[in-house]
Amino acid sequence: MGSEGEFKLPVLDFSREDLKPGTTFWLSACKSVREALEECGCFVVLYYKISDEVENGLFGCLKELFDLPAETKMRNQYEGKPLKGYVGQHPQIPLHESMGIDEGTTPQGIQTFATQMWPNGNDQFCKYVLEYAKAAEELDRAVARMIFESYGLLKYYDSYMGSTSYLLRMLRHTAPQEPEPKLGFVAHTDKSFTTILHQNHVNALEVETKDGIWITVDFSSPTSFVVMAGDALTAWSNDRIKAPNHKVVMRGNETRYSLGLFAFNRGILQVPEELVDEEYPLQYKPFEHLGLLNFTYSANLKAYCGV
Ligand SMILES: O=C(O)CCC(=O)C(=O)O
Ligand SMILES: [Fe+2]
Repeated sequence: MGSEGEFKLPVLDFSREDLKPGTTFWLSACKSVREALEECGCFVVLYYKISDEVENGLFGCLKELFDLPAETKMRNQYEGKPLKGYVGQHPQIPLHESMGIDEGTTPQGIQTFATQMWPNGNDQFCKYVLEYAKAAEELDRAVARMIFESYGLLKYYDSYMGSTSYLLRMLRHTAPQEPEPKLGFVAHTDKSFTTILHQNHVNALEVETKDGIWITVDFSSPTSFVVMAGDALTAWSNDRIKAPNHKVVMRGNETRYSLGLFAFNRGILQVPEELVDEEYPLQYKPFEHLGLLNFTYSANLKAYCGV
């Protein structure tokens, strides 16, 4: 059960300022990002980059997408790549459906996906999804830079970003239509470095705190996003930042649409030597990030690349 009131995720306000490295605002934001991630593994961020037109267009297009026949949606497949294709009609989580776009922040990636769904293309879909994905990518890049900078490790940022690619997942959770809350998506940690989440007005995301308390995250406003650490960031940070357990629990009678932008590194990630000391002895060997994606579900990060 999600709890109300007492426990809330940190909320960082990035909406009033242009995110420019070096400004006073930027420096204080670096500190807040690190504190929030070390404390909770995620935070809510206010970010005004998406216009009402794009927001409404985007969720309209997601409805149109998920309203397609199941056999059409099943065309969303990426050979040999797990977690990217269509998921739906799963007996354990019947409310859940999702689809993925590889290279989901590029016009080509989105176009390829759209022509699989609509043989004649869908310009509206491509336009709104691209505008959304670009804004979310910009937010992710800024946050990643803040993370590196907050540990004094900016020198590694360019090489990290140079081999980062983005997977965009679009999700629909239908309403349970019954008084009891119902599981929409099972508890897990993300395998990404960082994840940016956005949703329509229906709250359902629950995050587990360090103390084992599940809190419902309110990011129902069009300007709210969730920034979440994934397992790769846990490893890179040598366990300073813990990827939080989270799940989707549906209540009420409204359909929820959400989007996750997952940052993956195509190369090898390793704990920077600066993050190894007496308090934090080395926990992870260098690892291929995409390998972690193939490896997990049944096993965990420590089993994949623990020292
Ligand atoms: O829909 C959400 O808010 C979260 C989805 C999620 O956790 C995931 O796709 O990994
Ligand atoms: Fe997740």
